[in-house]
Amino acid sequence: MSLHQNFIAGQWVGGEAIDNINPSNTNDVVGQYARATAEDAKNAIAAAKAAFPAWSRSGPAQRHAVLRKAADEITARKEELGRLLSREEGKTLAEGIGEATRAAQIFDFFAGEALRLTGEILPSVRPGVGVEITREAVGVVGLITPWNFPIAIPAWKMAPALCYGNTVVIKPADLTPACTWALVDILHRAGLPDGVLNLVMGKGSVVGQTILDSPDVDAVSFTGSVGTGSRVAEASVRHRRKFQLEMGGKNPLVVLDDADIDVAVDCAVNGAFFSTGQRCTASSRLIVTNGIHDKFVKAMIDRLGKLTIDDALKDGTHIGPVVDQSQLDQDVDYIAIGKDEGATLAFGGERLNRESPGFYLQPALFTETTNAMRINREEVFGPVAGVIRVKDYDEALAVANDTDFGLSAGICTQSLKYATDFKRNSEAGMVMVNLPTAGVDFHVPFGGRKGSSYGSREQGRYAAEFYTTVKTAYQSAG
Ligand SMILES: NC(=O)C1=CN([C@@H]2O[C@H](COP(=O)(O)OP(=O)(O)OC[C@H]3O[C@@H](n4cnc5c(N)ncnc54)[C@H](OP(=O)(O)O)[C@@H]3O)[C@@H](O)[C@H]2O)C=CC1
Ligand SMILES: O=C(O)CCC(=O)C(=O)O
Repeated sequence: MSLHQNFIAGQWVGGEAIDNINPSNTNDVVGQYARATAEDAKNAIAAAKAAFPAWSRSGPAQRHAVLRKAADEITARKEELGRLLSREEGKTLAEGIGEATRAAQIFDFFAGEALRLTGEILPSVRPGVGVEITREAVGVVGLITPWNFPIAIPAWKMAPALCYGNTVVIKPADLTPACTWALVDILHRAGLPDGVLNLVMGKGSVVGQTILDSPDVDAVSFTGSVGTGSRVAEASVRHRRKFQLEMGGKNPLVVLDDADIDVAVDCAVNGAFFSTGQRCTASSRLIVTNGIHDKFVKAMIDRLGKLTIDDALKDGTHIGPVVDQSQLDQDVDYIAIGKDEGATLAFGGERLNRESPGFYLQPALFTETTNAMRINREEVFGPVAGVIRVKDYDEALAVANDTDFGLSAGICTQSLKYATDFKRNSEAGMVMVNLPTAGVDFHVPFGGRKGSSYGSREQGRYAAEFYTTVKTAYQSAG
């Protein structure tokens, strides 16, 4: 089996070979990937620093051409890349191909943005003086990404970073390096100059920490856990660098008495359990008003009973495995915690055996939960959701907002009044009406409030805020 190497200063560089294991079938090795050392990470940062002056001055046409070519290749290979993704992460093949398609769309979008760089010209308050406001690249950016969206998240960080003229050191999650490796290979062949994009795979505690500790990294964009996000923040403040954090969620889906029951169940099943619940936008709190509560729970149990949990690559699978043993242990622990707290396990929560050895878990639906329970306050990051019974819309909104997080929030209702009020008063960065809390567009801002996010938004035109720095230039006519 050939070794997928790190990519530093335009060269493929070896390292300790690590097996990338398929969570649907632990006998299946997806490939061998080289674990970088701290020294490799330092070399990658030095290469990115050396490449910055030329790349930051490269024209829009060059950046457009590279990003456009990458988008075309990802589109042409979306089935293959989607399969690779599903094999290394465990989301279903449809979800994997969907995510690969999304990565192509992101590169396509930022290829266009490279041609749309703008500034402003203003008259100064002083006669005879002009003012120009422009955006410039920030410098070397460190991108630290998680395992749950192994192609979309690296894409939505790399594409804007490169589009606006930054050079990049990317460290994907140790569990899922294959998709980022494929993207880096594609971008390299699409014509990026040496050193502009560097890949260092390996452990966060070694490679990620080296990025955080380097004075030569000018900005860090991170997606992952709250704990690691705090480390990124502390190190970045120490180095007075820009940083951006996307962390957890405890996203509410409110279901009101007047909701269309089929829409509500679709939203809840998709939002809570698809992608094995491993989404920071997952609806883990289902807040349901009294009048529809029992009907909703019955319909949920009925629907969950019809779902197939199996190998991510098999036809007909609705939910693939959990990503690895340690995440499975965390999910199972939280299911035990929910029971201990007095919640009723209305469906699932059992470990499942399938033809191939994998980390299979039945979706778990708790009822009779309170918003104070740990299962409703802490991010489980698995196929586990709790139903919270409330008396009316006002209580539903209060419970929805009573959380340390604020990424995504949804409501199912046919009432324009309540939908409008929820959009206005929900303390979340993204609000969904009659749609799942998870599953977002690629061309509009993504991010949250409170403990979920820090810094400016990712994606769409709003990404420019993070990946550029503003310059105000004054010039006298004299
Ligand atoms: N908001 C989200 O999208 C995500 C949230 N999570 C939450 O986090 C929990 C744990 O998942 P986990 O993957 O361990 O999350 P982490 O926050 O540990 O991982 C995210 C990324 O940060 C890296 N990292 C870890 N330690 C450091 C460090 N000291 N310095 C720099 N980078 C570091 C990881 O490296 P590596 O893992 O390769 O060692 C990975 O690339 C999940 O159960 C879930 O609750 C997880 C993933 C995504
Ligand atoms: O819901 C989505 O489409 C994106 C979610 C996400 O980025 C995440 O869970 O990390």
